Amino acid sequence: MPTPHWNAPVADGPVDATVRLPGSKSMTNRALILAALAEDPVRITRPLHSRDTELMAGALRALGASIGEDSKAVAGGSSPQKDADWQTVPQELRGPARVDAGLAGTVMRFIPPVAALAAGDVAIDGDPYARRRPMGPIITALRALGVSIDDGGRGALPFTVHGTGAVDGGPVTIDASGSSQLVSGLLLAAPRFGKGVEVRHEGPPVPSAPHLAMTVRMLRDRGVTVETETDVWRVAPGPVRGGEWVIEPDLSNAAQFLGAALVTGGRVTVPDWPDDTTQPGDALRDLLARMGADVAPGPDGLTVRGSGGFGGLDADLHDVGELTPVIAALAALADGPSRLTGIAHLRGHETDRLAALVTEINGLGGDVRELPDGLEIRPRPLHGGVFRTYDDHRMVMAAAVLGLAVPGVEVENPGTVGKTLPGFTELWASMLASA
Ligand SMILES: O=C(O)C1=C[C@@H](OP(=O)(O)O)[C@@H](O)[C@H](O)C1
Ligand SMILES: C=C(OP(=O)(O)O)C(=O)O
Repeated sequence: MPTPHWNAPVADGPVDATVRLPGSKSMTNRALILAALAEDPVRITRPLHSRDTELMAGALRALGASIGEDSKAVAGGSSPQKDADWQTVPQELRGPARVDAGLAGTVMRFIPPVAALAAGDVAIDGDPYARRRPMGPIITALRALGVSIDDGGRGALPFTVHGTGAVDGGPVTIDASGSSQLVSGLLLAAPRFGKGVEVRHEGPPVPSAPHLAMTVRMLRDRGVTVETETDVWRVAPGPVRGGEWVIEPDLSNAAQFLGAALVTGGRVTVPDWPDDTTQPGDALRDLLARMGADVAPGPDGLTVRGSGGFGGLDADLHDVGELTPVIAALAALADGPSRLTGIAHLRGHETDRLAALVTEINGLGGDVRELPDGLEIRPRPLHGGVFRTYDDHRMVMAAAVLGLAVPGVEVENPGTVGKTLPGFTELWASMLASA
């Protein structure tokens, strides 16, 4: 259900704020999958509660997983986000079931291999645009691993996995150039396949290397043997241990807040920034420094300071594509031109992000040009207007950044930001109250 437009607030002066962020979507959804496959109970501490993670929990519950909420963990009531822990106990997976993947890449790519481990039919569908996101390679790969899938010949959602309760597994070749999640999905369920899996990628480079590293690290953390070499991942069959996951703050969702320090010449600190992380958002330290920010890790978290003006950026964002919308918004406000490359795969994200960013930033008077694999951005004075968001949470975040400096940015359907950050507009307002 679309929400009324949101007038993105202009910053009255330099922000000076500490912004505590909810948990990582990518870690939460991996932890939920591994919890559903674990041989022991699991507690997921400080998970993200958002549309994508609630859809993942819902999908696993539909398959028989027992996922409870520990409401004792809800802290103080001061946070606009829900922050209950999740607890699971081992359960047999079973169909028949219907799964709504929404627009969540993690749900549509991580659930089908798990569905194949459930006895019974599992029908999977999602939002209208979900039917256009790349799924063909994982359908083909699962079939090669012995899974029966009826996709009506579409190679896309919706489709039905005819689960038998067991998957042979073994070697498989896949073209994962469209999304790293096609590989992560196979790896996460593979400890429960009879022969595990050996996934070999063949095709143009796989994006999002940090997310693949996250998959490997989280599997190993649960006692699963994983070997990797260039474009090859091997997961041995074996038990998935239970225990506790403590979810890190979502560093990709830090982008717009840290960016606000740059735009307003202020200071933003994000507490609990991990020292050692596989999250792609950690690249913000380097990217924002290259645009002229002063970036300082410290005991209070990561602090970014801006000095007023800031420069453009020439960067290959292939590994950290999900940062693009906010980086593009910053680039549109910078003192010099930017070139963002390596991100052709963003055409298969929540929307065609390259087209969406060109259309919407140019609609405010900007000068953004689409490249075969990215964007060229030449800053120009911008004016207000309606900024469409295409059911893409990161388009809301990008619009908020533009609105800091441009009066009259009216964001269409801001509620779509709840895909990964419900309560965003409240958090944004409290950061701006410090200006
Ligand atoms: O595995 C994950 O959690 C993700 C992988 C990336 O997908 P792509 O490789 O499709 O870009 C990223 O953009 C997405 O937001 C989350
Ligand atoms: C690409 C993204 O999401 P998804 O997990 O749906 O692919 C994203 O969050 O930027």
